[in-house]
Amino acid sequence: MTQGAGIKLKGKFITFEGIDGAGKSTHIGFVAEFLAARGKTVVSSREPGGTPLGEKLRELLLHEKMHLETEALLMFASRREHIAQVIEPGLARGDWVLSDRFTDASFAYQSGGRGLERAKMEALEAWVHPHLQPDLTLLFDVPLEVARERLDATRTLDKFEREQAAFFEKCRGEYLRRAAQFPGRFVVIDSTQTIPAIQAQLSKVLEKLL
Ligand SMILES: Nc1ncnc2c1ncn2[C@@H]1O[C@H](COP(=O)(O)OP(=O)(O)O)[C@@H](O)[C@H]1O
Ligand SMILES: Cc1cn([C@H]2C[C@H](O)[C@@H](COP(=O)(O)OP(=O)(O)O)O2)c(=O)[nH]c1=O
Repeated sequence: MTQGAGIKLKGKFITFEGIDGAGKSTHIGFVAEFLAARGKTVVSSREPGGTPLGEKLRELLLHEKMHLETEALLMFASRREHIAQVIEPGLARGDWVLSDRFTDASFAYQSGGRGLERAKMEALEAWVHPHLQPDLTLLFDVPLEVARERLDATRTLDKFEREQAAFFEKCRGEYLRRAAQFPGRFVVIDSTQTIPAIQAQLSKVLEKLL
């Protein structure tokens, strides 16, 4: 169960992960509606971002070149604020907090993709949220050619989305490694399925958590 430092957090924390174009954003709305229809109060948020300061950090992170360690630290700075202002207060009230990305994304992108030592990431995680982990992490998994086709069809690419295929292979590999390491909280969704098929799978997963 999700625990704060000494306080019981009554709500549930669900994170959405996957390489860019895997379909996370598409499914967050569905999950929010599914839970609201069952009487839950839902807070939907995202990282980097989710707070006024976090959104300013997001702008920098997505558009400015910076040292890899600066990037990792700013991701966690945004996260620290997000936990303090949105995630823990929401969970303490008994809300269901949905976050489009959380710490698994830092492992996938800054460690897997860019090569920052995993031990540094683990140190940041232990510092910033020693007592908080998602109750459920939905990993939307697709081969990167599929993700790329979906992105190219829809939007102008940011700093991360302009990376080369090898970068996303490494991110995807790190996500799958994390899923194997923490099978209790991860559910891997094959995102090459149709949107309705994915929604049917999500409904079953969520029913178990209610
Ligand atoms: N299962 C799917 N099948 C076909 N297209 C999809 C599927 N999931 C998402 N898409 C489309 O792919 C694009 C990227 O999806 P999005 O949810 O924005 O990805 P992410 O948030 O993971 O970057 C969108 O245009 C979306 O409509
Ligand atoms: C939370 C997080 C995101 N990111 C990256 C992944 C994404 O490319 C980018 C923004 O994430 P996201 O909001 O998923 O972008 P979009 O809505 O455009 O799909 O930030 C990291 O590199 N590390 C992190 O810790």
